Amino acid sequence: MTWQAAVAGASGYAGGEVLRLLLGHPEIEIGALTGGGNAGRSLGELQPHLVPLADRVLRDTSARTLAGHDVVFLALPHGQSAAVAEALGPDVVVVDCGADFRLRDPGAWEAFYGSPHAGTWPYGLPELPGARAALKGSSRIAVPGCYPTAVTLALFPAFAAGLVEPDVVVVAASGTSGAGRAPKPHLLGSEVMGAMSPYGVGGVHRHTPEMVQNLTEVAGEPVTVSFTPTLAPMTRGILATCSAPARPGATARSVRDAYAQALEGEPFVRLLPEGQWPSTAAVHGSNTALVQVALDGAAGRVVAISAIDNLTKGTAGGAVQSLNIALGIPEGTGLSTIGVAP
Ligand SMILES: NC(=O)C1=CN([C@@H]2O[C@H](COP(=O)(O)OP(=O)(O)OC[C@H]3O[C@@H](n4cnc5c(N)ncnc54)[C@H](OP(=O)(O)O)[C@@H]3O)[C@@H](O)[C@H]2O)C=CC1
Ligand SMILES: CC(=O)N[C@@H](CCC(=O)OP(=O)(O)O)C(=O)O
Repeated sequence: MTWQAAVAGASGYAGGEVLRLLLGHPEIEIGALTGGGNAGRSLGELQPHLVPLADRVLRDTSARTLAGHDVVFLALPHGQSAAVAEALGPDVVVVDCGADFRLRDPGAWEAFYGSPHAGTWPYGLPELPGARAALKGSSRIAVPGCYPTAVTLALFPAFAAGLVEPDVVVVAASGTSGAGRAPKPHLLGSEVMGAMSPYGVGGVHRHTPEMVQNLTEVAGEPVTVSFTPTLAPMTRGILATCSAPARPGATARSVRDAYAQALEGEPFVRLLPEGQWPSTAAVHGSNTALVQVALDGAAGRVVAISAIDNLTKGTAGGAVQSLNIALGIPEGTGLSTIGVAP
């Protein structure tokens, strides 16, 4: 069976990556491509790497242009998905790469996004306990944020096994594509090249409540997360360094065994052999998350590190993986674990 999919936000980074993956997906046919101010321009001008789609013309984003598709991917700025999704019937599978439907707590949404909460959809991180069952057959999917994907995959095994206290510290570096394509002064080449810079410090980054939500659910008790994002001079990639106090009785062996057990059989999460550490270079363009963990005995902390490509596993790859589950087709269809290196 073939499904026809439209992509709203096709001129952006997330939309472009969705299209790169859909071009290799044997069961999806690419339908309407829409944008905002760039509507009317050809995709070849805006996304020259998507050669088979070069002659396609971007249409405006409206209920009319998105009508008649089996699947609609929304890769629009935060807060824009809800109105578009409302016009799409319950029979259309809507995959939102934005944040609008990720959070369950309306208070947390309003505090971090400053607008009324639109609702909550099944969360597209299949590796979380119970997530695959919620996604199966669903016609609505909320794709996680890129940092929450990296952090949740690094830490959920420790919480699932009760090995750590609910008091997490995360410092994560992201490539500049995480900030989207719209011009911003702090993303000028001369600001980014040769520099690493923190931003969103002090618990104000909007991905904090999403990490709290995920880890609290796995832990079964409230988890706090002190999250510091940094911008790194690379286009793609997130390296998340996460730690939490070890609970009494946790040993290097019990930590390792818990991770091996939680991640066993996961097609897109690889626990590295002992002594090997994740690198963003190894996941460039792939849907893989690389994870490693250690017990820092002197400091009494479990330290877990993950690397993902923010646009692949962190957005479009996670979106396609979750869509495959929703449609009932093999989870890895159209997705690769193979990176581009060096
Ligand atoms: N970049 C990343 O790593 C990640 C991004 N996401 C999410 O994906 C979504 C898109 O992000 P990203 O691709 O980075 O952003 P970009 O700025 O690169 O792209 C935004 C897209 O939305 C379109 N758009 C903007 N305003 C409007 C409008 N008023 N009406 C219709 N279309 C509009 C743009 O069209 P035009 O070009 O015509 O203006 C463009 O296609 C965001 O919600 C983001 O949170 C999620 C995870 C990671
Ligand atoms: C480097 C950079 O700026 N990254 C973005 C996160 C991008 C992302 O995944 O988040 P959303 O899907 O929630 O937009 C940021 O920190 O805002």
